Amino acid sequence: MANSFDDTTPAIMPTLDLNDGRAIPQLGLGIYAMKGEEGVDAIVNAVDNAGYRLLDTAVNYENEREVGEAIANTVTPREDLFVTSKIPGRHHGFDEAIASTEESLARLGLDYLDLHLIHWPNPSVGKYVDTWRGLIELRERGLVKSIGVSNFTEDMLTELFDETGVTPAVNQVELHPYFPQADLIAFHRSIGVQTESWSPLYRDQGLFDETPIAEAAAAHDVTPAQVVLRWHIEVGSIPIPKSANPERQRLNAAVFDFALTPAEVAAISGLERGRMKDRDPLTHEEM
Ligand SMILES: NC(=O)C1=CN([C@@H]2O[C@H](COP(=O)(O)OP(=O)(O)OC[C@H]3O[C@@H](n4cnc5c(N)ncnc54)[C@H](OP(=O)(O)O)[C@@H]3O)[C@@H](O)[C@H]2O)C=CC1
Ligand SMILES: O=C(O)C(=O)[C@@H](O)[C@H](O)C(=O)CO
Repeated sequence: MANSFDDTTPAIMPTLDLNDGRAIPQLGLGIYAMKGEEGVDAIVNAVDNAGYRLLDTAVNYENEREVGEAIANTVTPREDLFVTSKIPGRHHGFDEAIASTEESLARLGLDYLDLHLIHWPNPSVGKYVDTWRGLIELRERGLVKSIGVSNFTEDMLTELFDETGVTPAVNQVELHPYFPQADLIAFHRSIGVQTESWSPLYRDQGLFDETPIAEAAAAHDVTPAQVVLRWHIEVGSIPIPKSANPERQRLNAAVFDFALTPAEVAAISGLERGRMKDRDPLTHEEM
């Protein structure tokens, strides 16, 4: 595989504590839409040359095989990686969650997942608590080390705890400067849940041109994407930017040697205007 970064040092990835005693890397690689041999090479590059340790896939990304092939191809030991997948809506239910996870592990060629999430709550289906019980069972069996959810509301998180006594380690939600979700982050912190940000770069759809981001980029001599990713770190969330481009992968991960001022963070959070598209988990459902 071509390696354009032999002369650079991969980022050293800091970690945050989870409520189950484990640690999670503070930034990860989103793997949505990375497929085929190109996808494998991009993931290998991210791990071996850019320093990514957290890999974020899902059954619905239809690339767990590619992720497994990349893990097998990296020189980085499997135990240094933090592999996340997600249970799709069509696999909700206790037995279904267990079968779904066994299939994910088979596709990935792994003995265990570091983190497994319920991808969407799909409230009209009414099975996310049963699915959560399945994840608790999977953790007891050792097939999954940490368990969490994605796109859950405060009420849904509270319901999971009330019904099972187990709080998710992570809630992965849409979060970026246009949709900072400050109240949800504060709630997560109050109950010991780590926040992960999906679409942390707003899919490069205009965010980088915003004045507070451009000004901070100039002030710190970094790229606008690095400012946005550092903003996620400052507000206490774990961004999982997707990039298949080696140069962008490397720069996106290199956000741990500068800090934004409180005024810069506030100005960027002030860009708030709402979700990217209609992805309200009370109404948006994915199977
Ligand atoms: N739980 C959930 O419901 C959801 C989870 N996710 C997860 O979150 C991850 C990230 O979110 P995603 O929706 O992919 O969007 P991102 O905000 O990560 O943006 C990805 C896009 O931005 C481009 N990009 C990346 N870095 C840069 C840069 N430095 N400068 C300019 N453009 C850049 C990428 O192109 P290129 O590859 O060419 O660099 C790609 O087109 C997903 O991959 C997935 O793992 C996403 C949506 C929902
Ligand atoms: O990427 C994910 O994890 C999703 O849930 C996607 O379906 C996402 O919602 C999307 O925007 C797909 O276009």
